[in-house]
Amino acid sequence: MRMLLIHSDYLEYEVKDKALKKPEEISEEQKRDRLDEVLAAFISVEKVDEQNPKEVVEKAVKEIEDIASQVKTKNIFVYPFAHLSSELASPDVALKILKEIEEKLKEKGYNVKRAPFGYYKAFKLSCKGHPLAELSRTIIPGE
Ligand SMILES: Nc1ncnc2c1ncn2[C@@H]1O[C@H](COS(=O)(=O)NC(=O)[C@@H](N)CO)[C@@H](O)[C@H]1O
Repeated sequence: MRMLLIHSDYLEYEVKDKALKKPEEISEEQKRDRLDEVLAAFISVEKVDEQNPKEVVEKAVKEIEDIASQVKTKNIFVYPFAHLSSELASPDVALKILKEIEEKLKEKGYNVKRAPFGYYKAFKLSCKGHPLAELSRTIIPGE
């Protein structure tokens, strides 16, 4: 798994077209959304993650929690992003992992939104620009 984490004044998106034949089913409300004072987590789920999804979810949640506490926010945007890796997991596995990351963070008391999976989306992001505002993490099961 590859994650790009951007501490932002806000992140907002608007769904455009389908990027997969069968994207995630979404409600009208999910077609656009916004979160302020947010840690945006752009996540590419990789083929290697299919070896142990549970471990990858746990490690990703831990990394996100760690950074969220450093930048002092409880607002997290989980954003599916297929452009951080050339070895992507299948859409089914990727969506399952992203949903589990969302659920685990919610269970831990974070205010979490997740951008729709399988769509082209317009988005606006306002990176805060402080030294911890742009971070990346790589998670490999078994390591
Ligand atoms: N492994 C993955 N990790 C994260 N997001 C993914 C993954 N696979 C698919 N997606 C989601 O599905 C969308 C399209 O994925 S994609 O791999 O880019 N595929 C395409 O763009 C297809 N149009 C051609 O393959 C991505 O924008 C993302 O929302």
